[in-house]
Amino acid sequence: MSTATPNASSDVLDFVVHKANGLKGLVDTGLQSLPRQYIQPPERRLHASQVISQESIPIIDVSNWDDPQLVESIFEAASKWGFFQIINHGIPQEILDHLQDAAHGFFGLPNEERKKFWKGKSPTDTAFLATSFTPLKEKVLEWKDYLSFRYIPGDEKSQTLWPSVCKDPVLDYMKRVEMVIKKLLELLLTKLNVREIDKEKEYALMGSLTINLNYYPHCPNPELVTGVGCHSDISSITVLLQDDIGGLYVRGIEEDSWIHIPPVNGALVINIGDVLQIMSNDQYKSIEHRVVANGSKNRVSVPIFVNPGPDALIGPLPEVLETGAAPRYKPILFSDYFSYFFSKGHDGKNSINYAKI
Ligand SMILES: CC(C)(COP(=O)(O)OP(=O)(O)OC[C@H]1O[C@@H](n2cnc3c(N)ncnc32)[C@H](O)[C@@H]1OP(=O)(O)O)[C@@H](O)C(=O)NCCC(=O)NCCSC(=O)/C=C/c1ccc(O)cc1
Ligand SMILES: O=C(O)CCC(=O)C(=O)O
Ligand SMILES: [Fe+2]
Repeated sequence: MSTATPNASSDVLDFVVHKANGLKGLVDTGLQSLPRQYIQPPERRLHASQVISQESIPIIDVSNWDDPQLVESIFEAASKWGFFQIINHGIPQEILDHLQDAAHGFFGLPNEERKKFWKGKSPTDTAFLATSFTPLKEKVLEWKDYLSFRYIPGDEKSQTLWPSVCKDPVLDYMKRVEMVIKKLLELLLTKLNVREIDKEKEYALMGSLTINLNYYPHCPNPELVTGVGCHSDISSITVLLQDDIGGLYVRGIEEDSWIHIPPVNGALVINIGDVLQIMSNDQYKSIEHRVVANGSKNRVSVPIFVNPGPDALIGPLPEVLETGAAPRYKPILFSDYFSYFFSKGHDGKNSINYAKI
């Protein structure tokens, strides 16, 4: 039998976070109205008038990685929008479908099974279940739970205690997507005058890979909450698989405008993170994005945060500064930047100021 339903609104944080029930556990109590902990102030809600439907981010066919036009398309998209979708990347649809099924499978487990993996109690340090973003520091909670994996290629031992309902689909996907990540980084770095990604650069670009299974339960009042608040990712790049529900918005060029990223079957959404904006000295843009909750459906998405290793020193690349451009960022240790990002709630594009000169 699961834990009792929270009856006073002050019990919500205790029920969701400390008692490890997560948002899914709360929704499963048969929630009729929204607890105040989830109600965003009006300025943090997305209003229909802010959404621009004439604009869209590029969809890029990557079936031929050697096509000279491809590097140009990716360069343009990463410089202008910071976001693009890729199609014909070679990862079979079946692998993507199994991954999404695995996310639904895990969050469909009985509460007692799920909570064994709760952050701080999980039997493995490479997989944990969590909620919102920084629930003990945020003013208002985000309408989201997630299961996070640290993926260490080839290290099967670290994966033995992963939840059996999603272990194989996650590993099958990671094995296939690694090549796509490398190709994308190669092309992005080529246009920054980097001829070869040596071991040091590889560590700074992709020394640590995190894959999250995000779960956004249906919400009784979706317009009052946020699935994920406005933020830019701190990664070098993020590779995101979304399902067919929609709800991901990216900041547009015009003042306070937002553009929907429509689900495209089989596509992966790629976005530039702060680390690549810093390394490229602002050539590439790490653009803010947010997720809106859904009134009737449970949405899943699967981001891979391609992060530097913790000891990597991140700053504008020497190859970028060869032209005589002044560096706009000082070198920072990635682990310091990571801790700073997680020391507060999502706050738009403010994190990158931490590294600005
Ligand atoms: C160094 C951190 C960031 C902070 O440490 P701390 O300040 O000492 O706080 P604690 O982590 O010890 O948390 C205090 C308590 O709150 C709990 N807690 C604390 N966050 C939670 C929680 N999200 N749920 C559920 N209980 C929690 C935590 O379990 C603990 O509970 P307890 O031991 O019972 O007191 C630490 O939490 C940490 O390493 N977190 C890892 C975060 C992580 O790897 N996330 C996976 C993604 S990594 C990434 O690259 C990008 C992420 C990202 C993600 C979302 C985006 O939109 C964009 C980007
Ligand atoms: O769920 C999504 O579509 C995006 C999630 C996201 O931005 C993140 O986890 O950083
Ligand atoms: Fe994000």
